[in-house]
Amino acid sequence: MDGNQQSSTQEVLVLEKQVQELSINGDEPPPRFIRRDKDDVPINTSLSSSIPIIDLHVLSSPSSSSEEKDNEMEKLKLALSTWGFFQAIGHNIPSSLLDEMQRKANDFFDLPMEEKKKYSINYDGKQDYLQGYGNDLVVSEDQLIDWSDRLYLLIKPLDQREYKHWPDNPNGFRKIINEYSMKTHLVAEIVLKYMAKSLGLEENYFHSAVQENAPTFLRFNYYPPCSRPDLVYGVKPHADGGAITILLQDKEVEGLQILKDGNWIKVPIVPHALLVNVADQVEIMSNGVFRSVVHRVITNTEKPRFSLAMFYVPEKEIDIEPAKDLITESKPRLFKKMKSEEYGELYFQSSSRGMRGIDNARV
Ligand SMILES: O=C(O)CCC(=O)C(=O)O
Ligand SMILES: [Fe+2]
Repeated sequence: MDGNQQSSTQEVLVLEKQVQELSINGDEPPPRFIRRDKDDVPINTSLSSSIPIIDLHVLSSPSSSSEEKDNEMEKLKLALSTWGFFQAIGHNIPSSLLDEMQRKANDFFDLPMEEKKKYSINYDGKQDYLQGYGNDLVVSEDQLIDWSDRLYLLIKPLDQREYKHWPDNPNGFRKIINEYSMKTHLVAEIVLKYMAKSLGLEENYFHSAVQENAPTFLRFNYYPPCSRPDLVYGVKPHADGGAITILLQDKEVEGLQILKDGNWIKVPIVPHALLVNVADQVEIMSNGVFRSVVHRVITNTEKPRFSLAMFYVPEKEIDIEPAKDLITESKPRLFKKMKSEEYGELYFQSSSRGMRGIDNARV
């Protein structure tokens, strides 16, 4: 589950081992990790460099001219309506903080297993969102499991944080998670504001994803090397279920691919950029103008890969439906209206049956 990690209504199965333990002596991946799809979609390497880069500083700085802003906003709209993804630069988060975040996360995953397990998820079904150290969320015996270990944390609402799952080893890890979360929150606010403006909507139109009680969910993904990367997924093909996602990619190791026009496109590493993508609920609210695009992660034989996804989800009680101004005679309403929480449930139920939630939200 991605961006809507509800576990309350679903029984969760616990795996005996972390993927990191399976990866140690280079054995073949166990059957539960083996891909069963045909995977006949080609990988297109020439388009990678076309993934748009948007300068958030141009959008938000008082010193940019209105022409510069309008140009950047057009680029943003085009990026999100054709790719669903962009690389954000000029985001104002110091490179040193991003580097430190990656270093600390790697230090955490390098700790001895007994130490990491102090922060294990309690799979007791009592919490709405997974929190703690664990695996892919496993809900059935025949589910394909991702080749990754994870640390899940709920960042917002503040009163639902469970600090017992926030590692304080390595030293300063908690503090930096907090700092990074506050800074990416500001990035999310800017991005959502200019996304709305670029569509001619009121600038707060997507604001429900960053307001006080809106869930923000963080996930560290750690992909151990795999002896047979052709047989497994680091993350199986999926689209995110919230409003938007902000991703910090590994500085050195690629792995993310996005589906565009029938090809998998490798996402390149742009040093110190943040990768932003549209998730399903914004696709619904934009009546399909902005696209929540399917993506996946492929592992490799040699190097572990790290990523940090921050999922911004609209507040539970908000109605999610296409903006009235984006429904026209030539572009009729594409999606039903439902509460964000209901969409979360639909997303979860659909994903666990191998379907996309958004396809079950169409009128
Ligand atoms: O690791 C990545 O690059 C992407 C991870 C992802 O898609 C997710 O966590 O939803
Ligand atoms: Fe994702």
